[in-house]
Amino acid sequence: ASLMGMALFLSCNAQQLAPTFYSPTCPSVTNIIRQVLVNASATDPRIGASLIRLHFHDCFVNGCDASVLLDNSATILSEKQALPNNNSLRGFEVIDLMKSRVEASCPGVVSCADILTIASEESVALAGGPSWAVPLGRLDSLTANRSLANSALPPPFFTVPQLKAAFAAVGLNTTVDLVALSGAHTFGRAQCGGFVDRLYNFSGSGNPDPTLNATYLQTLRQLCPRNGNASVLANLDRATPNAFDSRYFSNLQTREGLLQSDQELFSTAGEDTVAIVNRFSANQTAFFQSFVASMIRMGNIAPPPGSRGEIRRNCRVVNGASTLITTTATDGSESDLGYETTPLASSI
Ligand code: HEM
Ligand SMILES: [Ca+2]
Repeated sequence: ASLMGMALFLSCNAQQLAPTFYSPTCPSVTNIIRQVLVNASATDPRIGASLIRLHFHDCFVNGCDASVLLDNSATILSEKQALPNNNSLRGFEVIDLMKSRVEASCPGVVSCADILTIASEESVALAGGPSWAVPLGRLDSLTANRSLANSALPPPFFTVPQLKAAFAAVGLNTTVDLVALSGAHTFGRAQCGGFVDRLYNFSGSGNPDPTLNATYLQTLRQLCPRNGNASVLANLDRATPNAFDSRYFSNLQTREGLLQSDQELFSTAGEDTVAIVNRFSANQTAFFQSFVASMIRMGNIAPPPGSRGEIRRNCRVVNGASTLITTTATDGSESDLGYETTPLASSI
């Protein structure tokens, strides 16, 4: 392929996602991922929630390109160590296992970014939520961006206008996408450190968050004492902590949302998010339909124009010089699969 052809392929990548992308090259990819997920869930019922959060934290930082999976190296300042991620993101070993099983069946064709996306859908389905055909064909990044991870990922104390700004910044809808995707907090856990201010000293007031249900406040204070261990875990959905359902939204109506960013979707007077919370609480089918559409929109967030990508062999590291030599040797120029040619490779 010509260099011009490759540039077109890469810059149009996001628009070419298709559920059938791997049908010719890796038809069993979803089954392989599901099997690893089911096995991991048997000993770790939280893993599905952790995997969908990885996908979210991937997509909000320069698009869904598995940048979140890269480890620190001489050239990579990892996103893993960004504030919203450090000591919080989990599931990397399960992604590694999915990748190695996929590589064993279909070497070199499935991106880590697509594995994260499929794992998210399978996690939702396994927990009782909807299943859907996942658009595929992403490439893995050659870089990570820690400072963008620090600024683009919304913290749990954000207000609705701040949450809306964070969603708008990545091109998502600030009402339906915000509320539907927040519904992922229907499962998984959060550490006391992320909400303890609500229990004792909300916004520096010296008092608890007035939107917090009084009984729930007492429960949470027992779990998270003042100056206690900030890494103790609470269920994001106190009603059905491991099930993907609409209880998250009815919790908000009874002022039992765990994070400030959850509760404010319902408790901020005059915001258009309130009506959506009420609709999803009353109609789980409506929630599921919107959730699927919003997940597909989030999964479509593309890397910046001109970004180059590759199919990583190991989700934690870019392929590097050995792959570059191979792909350069094939046709004497750059590969038409989108592999990078670095200055290092050109000098070799
Ligand atoms: C709207 C803005 C959001 C904020 C402020 C937010 C914040 C958080 C925080 C603080 C935690 C707990 C982390 C910890 O204590 O270690 C968490 C967990 C989680 N988040 Fe979000 N989140 C948001 C949106 C989303 C979205 C869009 C998704 C997925 C579509 C998502 C899925 C999850 C899941 C499943 C967990 C539990 C993970 C686990 O148990 O390992 N969140 N989130
Ligand atoms: Ca639930």
